[in-house]
Amino acid sequence: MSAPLMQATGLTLNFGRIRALDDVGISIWPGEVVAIVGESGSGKSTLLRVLSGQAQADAGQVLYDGQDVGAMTEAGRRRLLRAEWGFVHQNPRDGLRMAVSAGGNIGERLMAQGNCHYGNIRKSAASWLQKVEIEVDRLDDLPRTFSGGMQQRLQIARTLVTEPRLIFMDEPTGGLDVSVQARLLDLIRALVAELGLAVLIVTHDIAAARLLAHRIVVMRHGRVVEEGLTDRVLDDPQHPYTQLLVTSVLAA
Ligand SMILES: Nc1ncnc2c1ncn2[C@@H]1O[C@H](COP(=O)(O)OP(=O)(O)OP(=O)(O)O)[C@@H](O)[C@H]1O
Repeated sequence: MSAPLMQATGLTLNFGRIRALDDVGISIWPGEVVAIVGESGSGKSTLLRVLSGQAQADAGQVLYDGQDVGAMTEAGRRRLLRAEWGFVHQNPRDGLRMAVSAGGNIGERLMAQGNCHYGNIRKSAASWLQKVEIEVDRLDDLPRTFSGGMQQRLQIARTLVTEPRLIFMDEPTGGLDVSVQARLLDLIRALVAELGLAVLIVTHDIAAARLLAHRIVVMRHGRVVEEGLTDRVLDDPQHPYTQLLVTSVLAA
């Protein structure tokens, strides 16, 4: 593969006096998992929002498949979000429709893509529930009757059912019990490998980054301070901030 799937350069975004992004460059290749790590307030979520077209940078450019996302029409960006990209939010409520059944949550993404055969949509929804380890007899239940971990797995099913090429994940295991987190990480790892997805994942959790990511990007104060292959960054960190991040995790 000769070109990145997504490539951003010079991204800068200010919120009043706060410089949330400061000349950030990042790229992701097809099938690659890239983790964005860094302390709270370092700009990780803002970067994800800008890359996925949910926020506009003051300066810089995002190219997706060679196309300038900033220069696209609103309809073009919506098409990308519907057909090529997926977004998994930290809080499943932000990614699910809570008043719609589990099967409906999965099925409506297929319908938005033009699928209209009810039987096939229901079959796909059932098969995706199984993939994310939710009993198929919960197909007609509302997400609010699910546990936090189940809601997150349902959000993942809803996101992946349309087979997007690039998934943005913002702290997908945040707010869950440690044992639930471990199971969810395993599930994400298996699905990502099976489907060959490109994933940009924001996480506080260095262990999660080690488990999932091919490459790590370390952010601090809105800047990328270090990036490289996961084992290299975690086993031989070069920047003093990454060294601190890695040693504080080891000491915890
Ligand atoms: N809508 C907004 N209005 C004003 N300031 C904002 C807004 N969104 C983010 N910021 C500020 O931009 C900076 C980066 O925030 P961001 O949420 O991207 O950090 P983060 O690394 O994702 O943090 P966390 O890990 O706590 O979610 C912070 O100083 C934050 O207060």
